[in-house]
Amino acid sequence: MLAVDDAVALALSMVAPVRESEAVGLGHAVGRIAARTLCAPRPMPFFDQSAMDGFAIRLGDLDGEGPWHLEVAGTVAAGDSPSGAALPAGAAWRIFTGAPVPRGADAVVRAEDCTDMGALLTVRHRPREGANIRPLGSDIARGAELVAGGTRIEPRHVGLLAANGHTTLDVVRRPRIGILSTGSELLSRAAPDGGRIFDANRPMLIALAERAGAEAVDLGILDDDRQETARTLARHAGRFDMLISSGAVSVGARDFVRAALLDAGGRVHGWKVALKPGKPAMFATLKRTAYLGLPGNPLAAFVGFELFARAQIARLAGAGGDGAVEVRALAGFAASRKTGRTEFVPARVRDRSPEGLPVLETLGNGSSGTLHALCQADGLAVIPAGVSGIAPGDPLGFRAFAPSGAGPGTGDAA
Ligand SMILES: Nc1nc2c(c(=O)[nH]1)N[C@H]1C(S)=C(S)[C@@H](COP(=O)(O)OP(=O)(O)OC[C@H]3O[C@@H](n4cnc5c(N)ncnc54)[C@H](O)[C@@H]3O)O[C@H]1N2
Ligand code: MOO
Repeated sequence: MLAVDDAVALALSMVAPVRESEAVGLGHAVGRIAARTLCAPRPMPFFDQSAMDGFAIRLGDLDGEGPWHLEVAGTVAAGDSPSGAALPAGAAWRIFTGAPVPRGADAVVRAEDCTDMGALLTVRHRPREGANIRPLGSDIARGAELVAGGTRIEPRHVGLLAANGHTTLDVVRRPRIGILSTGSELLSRAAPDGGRIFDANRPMLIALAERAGAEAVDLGILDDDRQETARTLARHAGRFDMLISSGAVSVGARDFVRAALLDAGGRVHGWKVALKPGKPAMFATLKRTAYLGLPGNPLAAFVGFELFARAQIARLAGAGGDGAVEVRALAGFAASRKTGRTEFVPARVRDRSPEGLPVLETLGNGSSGTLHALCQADGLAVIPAGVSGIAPGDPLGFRAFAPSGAGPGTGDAA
């Protein structure tokens, strides 16, 4: 059996970054991966800019001890041209936040720090040189890097790029992922009868793949038929960057995926991981398309996607990382377990330890056949393979779920 880390490395070795890119408008860029580095076409701010509402003055006009009286000779507002008239000697200009500082002025005094008598102004304290002025280029020099190639674009990047005059950007083509279910027991529409069940994995895996930034294509359900499975896999390979199936990867007489993949001319690079749930995961290639065979049990399919497919999609898309974050947490429970497999268990944050670490309680009955506990959970507790007993206060890993639309690193595709 492969150790989890080795299985992730193997899964990553099956995929190479997509080369094609496409230009998208900034409004459609969130969740996409920048295909190349974007630089500032001009310095920011574009001109010496006032940071406050007040008065632009020349420090050389403040002779001796204050207070000083200056004539208000003009007004400059945000949007006025920076190439306007110069500040006359002995005078001040009324200025608003964001306005270009008139030539000759070397400080802006805040309105609150002056007495404004309309045509005349009293300045009570001498400001320092450059006070309340954002000099041209002081935030970003011309040509400075704004967003590095490989960055997953978030709304904050959209704001920075828009502020610098970018309206479109080149992003990596979304990885195309074909998603299949296997199993003659699966129904996609009709009500369950006898031993048949609804297909949970295909809709879930499509949703996971889309949220990870892929273009997921629904390839339907395969019956438990080795020849038909081989024909279908051969037909789809080459048309996708990756195929993901669930079910039929275990050792049962009807678990045809491995045999069908070999019949179709594919290569199996690894099978079975020291992972609970998700042990029978299979890593393969078929006509240069990566193939990830996830187990049929829905919780095992979910965990397998999170560990392997998320990393593979990030690599295909040219992203720096898959956004998965594992933090330190503490057990809020006691348990004994069999060693040998790294375990991912749906868990809820019960409270916080005095140091601020999440204290976890696990949910569910340990079955990988249900998603119910997963949907009550705040994330997955991670129990290392070698741990045989857990006592309250023992360290655990925790992968919190990032809700769609909340927080960094959700990877939401716009
Ligand atoms: N003799 C052994 N049996 C099993 C082993 C083993 O090592 N030896 N491993 C178990 C583990 S662990 C898992 S996980 C499952 C995985 O088996 P398969 O990947 O071959 O999955 P199936 O047998 O096709 O299905 C398992 C289970 O999941 C249901 N299923 C399948 N697809 C879907 C779907 N799209 N939506 C909802 N539910 C689905 C299926 O009906 C089965 O109940 O094998 C154990 N057995
Ligand atoms: O992968 Mo299976 O679900 O470990 O139980």
